[in-house]
Amino acid sequence: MAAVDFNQFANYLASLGLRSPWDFLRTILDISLVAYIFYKLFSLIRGTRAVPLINGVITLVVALQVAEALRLYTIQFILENVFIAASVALPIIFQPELRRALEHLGRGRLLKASLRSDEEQEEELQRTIDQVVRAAEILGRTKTGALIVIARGTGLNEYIDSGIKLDAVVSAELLVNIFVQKTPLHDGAAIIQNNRVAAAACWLPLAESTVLSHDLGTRHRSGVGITEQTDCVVVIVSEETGIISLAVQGGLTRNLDAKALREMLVKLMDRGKRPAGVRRLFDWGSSS
Ligand SMILES: Nc1ncnc2c1ncn2[C@@H]1O[C@H](COP(=O)(O)OP(=O)(O)OP(=O)(O)O)[C@@H](O)[C@H]1O
Repeated sequence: MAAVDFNQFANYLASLGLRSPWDFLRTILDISLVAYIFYKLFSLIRGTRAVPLINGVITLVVALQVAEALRLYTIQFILENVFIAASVALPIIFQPELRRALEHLGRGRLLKASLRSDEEQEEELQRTIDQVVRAAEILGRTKTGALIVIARGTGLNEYIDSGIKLDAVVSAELLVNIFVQKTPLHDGAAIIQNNRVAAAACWLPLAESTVLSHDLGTRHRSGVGITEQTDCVVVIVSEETGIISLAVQGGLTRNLDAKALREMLVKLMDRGKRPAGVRRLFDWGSSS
């Protein structure tokens, strides 16, 4: 019976063009590698300006297929030419993203990320949260306006590029120092990515939400704005009142004390994590 089943299975594989177990393994390996490469590419572009452009390209391809099926020759002619122009323009528009992707490959970040243990990453995350909470407490007490963005799954390289690069260890002292009035880095946001202060004085998109209170100015609106476009969390300290707020997914929680802020950050940063083994394998995409 088992032999019959095996023969049936072998016949089925042969009908798929797989003549030996090695063919079968090779196909699995092939598909896994393609899936992995696509995952990495999507991780790299998630949350960047590439996403709306790719949506545009997909719309163009669908429109072209529809025009072809309905034999709308003029529309087809126009779309085909737009397509040719786009395929020349896209590598130019995406030059920074392409360069970054190749740099990642060249520096072997993939291997480096895989070698770091989950425990080390967990410790680093806890340390980052501790330092951010301590900084927010000091900044609130001294009524120093601050905007601290913490990346989760989505890479924030596009926003990091708008500021001054730091790539520094996260410490409350550094964060407090960044936002001291009239210093070169105080204007804009500090961005923490992969448990490093990646940059300061970064420019963020303003919130599109109309439900935000009218008495909130641009610091709070830009803090909420980036959470509408990516999955990051943002700690905002008001210069006017010293109030600490936390923005996530386009919403804003105000009047937080250190304990409440820590609890929210622990919960949110934990939710932003992928399962342990998967996280190690795939950390390459969101590294700076
Ligand atoms: N798009 C932006 N990206 C990053 N930072 C911004 C942006 N717009 C404004 N800021 C920061 O916010 C500061 C202005 O804050 P503003 O007083 O308008 O906001 P607010 O929400 O009322 O905050 P506060 O309660 O601290 O006064 C700017 O000096 C700058 O540091």
